[in-house]
Amino acid sequence: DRGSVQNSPKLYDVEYLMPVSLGTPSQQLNLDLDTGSSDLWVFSTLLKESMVNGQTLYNPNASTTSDKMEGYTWKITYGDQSYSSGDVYIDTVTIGDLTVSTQAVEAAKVVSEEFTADSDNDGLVGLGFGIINTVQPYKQKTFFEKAMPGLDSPVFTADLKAGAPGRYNFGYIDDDAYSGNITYVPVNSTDGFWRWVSPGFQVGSAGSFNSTRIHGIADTGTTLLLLPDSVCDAFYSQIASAEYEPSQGGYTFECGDPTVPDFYFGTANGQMIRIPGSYMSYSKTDTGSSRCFGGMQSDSGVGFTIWGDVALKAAFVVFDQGSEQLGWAEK
Ligand SMILES: O=C(Cc1ccccc1)Nn1cnc2ccccc21
Repeated sequence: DRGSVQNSPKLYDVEYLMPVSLGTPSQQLNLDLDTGSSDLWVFSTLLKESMVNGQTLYNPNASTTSDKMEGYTWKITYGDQSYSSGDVYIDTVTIGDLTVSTQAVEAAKVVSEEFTADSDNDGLVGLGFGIINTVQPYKQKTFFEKAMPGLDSPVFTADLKAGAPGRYNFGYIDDDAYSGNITYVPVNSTDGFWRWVSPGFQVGSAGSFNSTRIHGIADTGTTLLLLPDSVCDAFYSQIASAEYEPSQGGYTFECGDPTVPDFYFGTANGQMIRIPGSYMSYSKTDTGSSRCFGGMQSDSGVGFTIWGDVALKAAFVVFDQGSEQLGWAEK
């Protein structure tokens, strides 16, 4: 079996949403595929109206195939301190023609203001490892873990694009979606993330390669590229107008600055993925400002590097849960 679904970026590529069908008759919601967490949760009719702001709500009572898991609850807090919680139903879930008939659907009863404010986002499909699923008293498998046994190959791929729709594929690798070879690196799933080690980085096409092991996670649910301070300093020192602005919460530079270099990160066997300098102009710092907030920021508040959408949209990425490895290719 296999599946394929288009993903669509929101403004500034802050997140990528995909259509997902839940229940019978099907209810279509737009969800954020998130390899940095492992709960599938949705805005639902269980929420107070004050927490809803245009989102489409999953109504378990309108689904003939939903079963309430009595006594089961969930509560998740993300790295940016946003959170949600609620009850658990078993129902059928379809993503891109791939159906899981007994998926744990976590129906929100409470969501934090960040989620309420994000009116296009109806919830998340966590595709980290199930070990960090938050359902109590017994954690639940992710959509991919439930689908995996029936797939042609135990992989899913992420093809995120800058300012354009991309695609998530399940169960196969589309050889027309990338160029050159896919280079694989080992993954450590102990803490539930797609955690891997990059051998180093290079700033600019004429720069030298800095051999320094960078421990981090591949996370489609994080917008930016969060890297060690030493790497950020090496990058922003090459941009004439760059400054670290505590008031803005990070590095900024003049949006049109022509000195913004490309950034390369190593994967394995000498392969490097090139992130175009244009991806580093994340967003204007304030309305009417000429300064841009950098797409690369410090990971010092996190404790490990996060290869978020700014990095992932420069590559074709294979999440191979069968052999716990990540595949990287240019495109
Ligand atoms: O929370 C983060 C980024 C982050 C910020 C600070 C420290 C550690 C990590 N990403 N993320 C990953 N999945 C998410 C889902 C919702 C909100 C944010 C999400």
